[in-house]
Amino acid sequence: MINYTLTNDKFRIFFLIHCSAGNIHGISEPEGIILMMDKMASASKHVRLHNLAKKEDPGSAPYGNFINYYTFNPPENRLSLIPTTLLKDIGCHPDSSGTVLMLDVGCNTGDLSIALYKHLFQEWRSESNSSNYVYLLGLDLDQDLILRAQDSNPFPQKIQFLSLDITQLDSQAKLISYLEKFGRRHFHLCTCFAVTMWVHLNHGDTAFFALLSQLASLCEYLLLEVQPWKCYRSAARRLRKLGRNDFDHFKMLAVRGDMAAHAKEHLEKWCSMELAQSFGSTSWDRSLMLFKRR
Ligand SMILES: C[S@@+](CC[C@H](N)C(=O)[O-])C[C@H]1O[C@@H](n2cnc3c(N)ncnc32)[C@H](O)[C@@H]1O
Repeated sequence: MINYTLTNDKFRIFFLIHCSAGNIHGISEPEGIILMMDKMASASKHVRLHNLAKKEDPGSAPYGNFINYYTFNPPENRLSLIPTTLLKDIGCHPDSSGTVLMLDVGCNTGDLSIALYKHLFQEWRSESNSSNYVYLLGLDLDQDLILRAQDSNPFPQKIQFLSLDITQLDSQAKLISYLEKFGRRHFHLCTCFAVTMWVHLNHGDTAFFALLSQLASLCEYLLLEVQPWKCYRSAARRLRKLGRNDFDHFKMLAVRGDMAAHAKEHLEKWCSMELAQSFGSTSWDRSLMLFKRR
């Protein structure tokens, strides 16, 4: 009996090999072990490639609805750039502003939404005995991701996850009816991390700008992470490698190049918003911009 431990960068696999001379395809012990190890290494590689394909294959996640998104882009990558004082900085004080409402568009399995909620709430609540609270609504078009977000939601009284496609006509009405329950017309803060490219690739230039206009109409402050143009090219390249057609709109997109600049220009020119602060760029070279209603 031989105990082998194979290690790779992500996980460890413990193999217990029961091996005795002649019981592996009639091969002598050392050869049998080598054969088994080859098979196991190849199986492990296959599992990794399969997982990688699922994670990075835009064919299986054509809307960026990756099932393991947070294993390759953990919340910390964005949180480290966002000040914990953000809610106070945008004028939401627990003693004066009442209930605070946040919206996270394209929340995937909710990991970043929940981490952001904790990141901001603790500081917001410090030094106050007020009974006011922060509520967060996360939405995503992928129902399976939303079910997972709901299952692992640690604050179901305060955080809600909803399956909703933001590009659909009825989405605005649904969000307004959520706001009305709190007697409000706007969310205090709307976040939209790494979603614009997927809407743009799947629905075109008009939808890219419509998304920005819609977000602006829903909130007082908008925290936006726009994917740069090089991400579009990689997403399209990966799709082609799989032998599939390009995204419906990729080749026809007239809006290309500096995507953060396009978003900023649209929000400032057409949506009565202005850039309030830039929080810098993530390790994936994506800038985090905070816009404010003028
Ligand atoms: C790359 S993930 C980003 C997840 C999360 N915002 C983050 O940055 O950690 C993009 C997410 O946007 C969602 N999404 C794409 N298009 C959407 C739409 N039209 N309406 C709602 N969600 C959408 C996808 O399902 C996916 O979960």
